[in-house]
Amino acid sequence: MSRALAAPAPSADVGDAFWKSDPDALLARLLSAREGLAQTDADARLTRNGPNEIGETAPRHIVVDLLHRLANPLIAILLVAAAIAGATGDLASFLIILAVVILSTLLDMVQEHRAQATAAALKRSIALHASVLRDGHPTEIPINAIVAGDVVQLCAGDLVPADGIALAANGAQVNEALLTGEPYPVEKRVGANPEASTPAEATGALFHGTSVIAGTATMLVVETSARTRFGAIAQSLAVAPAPTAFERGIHKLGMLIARLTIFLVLFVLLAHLALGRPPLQSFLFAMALAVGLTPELLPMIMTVSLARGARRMASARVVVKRLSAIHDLGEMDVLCTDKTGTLTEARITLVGHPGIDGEDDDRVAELAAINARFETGLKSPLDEALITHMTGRPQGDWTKLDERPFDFERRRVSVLAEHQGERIEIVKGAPETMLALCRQARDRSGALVTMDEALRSRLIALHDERAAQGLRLLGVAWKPAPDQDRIGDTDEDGLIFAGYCVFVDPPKASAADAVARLEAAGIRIKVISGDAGAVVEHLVANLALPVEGLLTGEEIARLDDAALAARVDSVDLFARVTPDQKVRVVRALRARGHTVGFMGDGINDAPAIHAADVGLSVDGATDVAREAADMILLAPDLGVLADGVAEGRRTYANIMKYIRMGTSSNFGNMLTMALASLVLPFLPLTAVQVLLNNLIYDLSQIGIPFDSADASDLERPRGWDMTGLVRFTAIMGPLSSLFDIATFALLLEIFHVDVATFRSAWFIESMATQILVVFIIRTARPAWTGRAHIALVVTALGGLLAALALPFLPFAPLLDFAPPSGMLLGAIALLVLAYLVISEGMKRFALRSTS
Ligand SMILES: Nc1ncnc2c1ncn2[C@@H]1O[C@H](COP(=O)(O)OP(=O)(O)OP(=O)(O)O)[C@@H](O)[C@H]1O
Ligand SMILES: [Mg+2]
Repeated sequence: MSRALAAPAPSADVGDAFWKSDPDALLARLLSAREGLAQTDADARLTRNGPNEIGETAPRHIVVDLLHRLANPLIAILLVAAAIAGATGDLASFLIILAVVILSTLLDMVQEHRAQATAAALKRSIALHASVLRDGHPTEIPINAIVAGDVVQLCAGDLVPADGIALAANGAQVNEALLTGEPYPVEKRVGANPEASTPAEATGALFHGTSVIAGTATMLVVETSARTRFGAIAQSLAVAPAPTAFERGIHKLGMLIARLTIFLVLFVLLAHLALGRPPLQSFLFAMALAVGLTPELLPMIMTVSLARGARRMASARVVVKRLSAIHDLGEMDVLCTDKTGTLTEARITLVGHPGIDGEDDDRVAELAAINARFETGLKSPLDEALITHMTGRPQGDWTKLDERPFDFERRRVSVLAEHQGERIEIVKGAPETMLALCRQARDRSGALVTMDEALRSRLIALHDERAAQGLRLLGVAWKPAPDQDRIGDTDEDGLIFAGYCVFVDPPKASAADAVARLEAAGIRIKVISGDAGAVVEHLVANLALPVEGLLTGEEIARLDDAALAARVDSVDLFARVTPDQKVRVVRALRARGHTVGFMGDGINDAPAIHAADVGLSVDGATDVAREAADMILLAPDLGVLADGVAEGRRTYANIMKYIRMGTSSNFGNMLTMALASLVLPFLPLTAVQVLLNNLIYDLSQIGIPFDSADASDLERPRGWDMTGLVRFTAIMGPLSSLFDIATFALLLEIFHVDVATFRSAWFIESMATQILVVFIIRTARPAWTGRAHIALVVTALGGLLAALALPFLPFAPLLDFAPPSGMLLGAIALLVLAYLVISEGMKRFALRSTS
């Protein structure tokens, strides 16, 4: 076969406005066929043209990464300092500064690499798949294995995985908003568009990044990866997700610290110069201070904490796609969820098919099942229930002529079918819409009666009675269509009502418990469903969900955004809402200041999932929903989410621990240094000692992400709390300064030590207080009641030991250290102990949260 020979590289002449050519010409040009590619051919093309991926920026080359890190201003300062030290013959300083740079850079690189590897592995575990014809058979392959020439089968809910043209299409409606900005779905039809100059006009083409929201299509892939239209846009934008409230807080804090640092460093530098100290030493000291005052490990601690959080959440069966969503999850105080599959089993069975007299009528089920069987768009569990019901029963041999697929605005499906020369159109859908379309009804004898007001209200009463029992209903209608072979736009009018199909979807046994856990965690649950109000109300009553109020889609349509925002707080149930209204509800809640999660699985949920702070979906959901989500629950169970929330808050608590530690010890150090510069006749520490201090402190903190969190931290949503942080710093910072000053006094007034011993003693004191206080402030409860994670214990005590040992090591004189006496060490130990005891007492005020 010719296509096995040489496949062309996807080239501009094929890719440029490819929709101008007709399908057969493109098939020929791509050396493909309607039955798709041979597997061996596809493999060869994949090797030649690379995987179908966009924006998956290959990991930076290690050298590039290294250079990138060295360009960091802090590191640059250090390197300059090292150069100056080297040039002036201060070999010890030169080596130490270099060691600090290398060590902290390596630490960063290794940790971050591991974090990225975790994130990538998690993402791979939930990669999207597509159905592609290979060797003539439909095969599920990961989207990144798709090549030009592949024939892909698409149905409602799928993302279009590459650029191409339609070889077949049935009611295929595609949302191209991402590409064209056009919010309404466009219909795709087979055929070349020689006139079309933009993708928006190309009705025969399908584009990567758009989504099928109704119907089905078969697509010939013309372009993959970055060569797609979307790829071109995505690469030029390289969109990073918008920062979360937490990240914005961190950024603000960083700026604040940076400003304070510059101020302090200048102050210290000028003070020393004014006092006539050697300029070079003063400069190096000031530089070292700048380095010491920067929480340079913060980005690394954040990534590592988040990656670790993500890994633990994965074992709790929540896959995190966007790491920073973990913050949002911890902060989430409102969870919106759809109904089917989350609160119910989604194991739907048909339990009745009453005709207009309320008694079961087999013809109703038959009509509905024909409709369900021929429906090719979005197969809902309702359709499956109908088909299951009919298996083993005579169904007649019907042939399908046309279909008008389901969409969430019409809420119905129409099928045109023929049986022994009789053509009819069968429509099933949401009861109220169906009743509105019917002019007549069919009674048990087969006679047609007019749909008058009396009959209509009888039918509505019949519906309400079943819905109030929590049963879901679909209306079924039909009409003869003798000469039609297509369903036109107006053909759904003037139908004959046949009856209802009644389904049961039992509430999920585990849901009540999971919901209770989430409510206990301070998360308000709101149910947003496309189903009828009565059904939703019955379900939440069944689950004993503490919800109030009900707003229907019709009512929402009458409210403007402000009016909706005024209502959303007091309403927990939303019924018969359209996909757009789901988005409006989410936006309204966010406008009210809530951090909103949205959980759903359908095409109709995807926009709302996207609009929420935390978009949640489940593993079996449609592609668009999974793509829009930030996190995927591997089990469709809210209990899993409750575990995830706890994990998110724990991650948050640990990051806060590091930040609190950092800001308070930094602020304390600033105060001390400023003071010492003024009163001491010499530098309290040499530049090298400041850097060593900083390095050891950093190393001692690496264990924090592993630590556990207080139960009180997990109890309710927590967000970035600047006020709380400022208060903590304002209390704990000066406290540590106070003890620094006490140490100064002790050293100078009581022990009358020389400069080298002074520095050694102060080095040890400052290290011990900075490091050990983590055991006090890691918990708001009494420090001795909980146990820190072993990793934290090891790193912290390891750091302390290193600091203690330094002045006693043989090369100590090189670092300007001299070993302090036993007496002196004892006195320092007492001071440190006193500091820890007082910190323990003060933390009650410092850690009280304001939120
Ligand atoms: N296959 C179908 N054929 C006909 N009508 C359907 C079909 N699927 C859904 N409908 C109608 O559309 C309505 C909305 O769809 P659906 O219940 O899936 O929305 P939803 O918002 O996802 O609801 P849920 O909260 O239960 O997940 C249904 O209540 C039903 O009346
Ligand atoms: Mg749904």
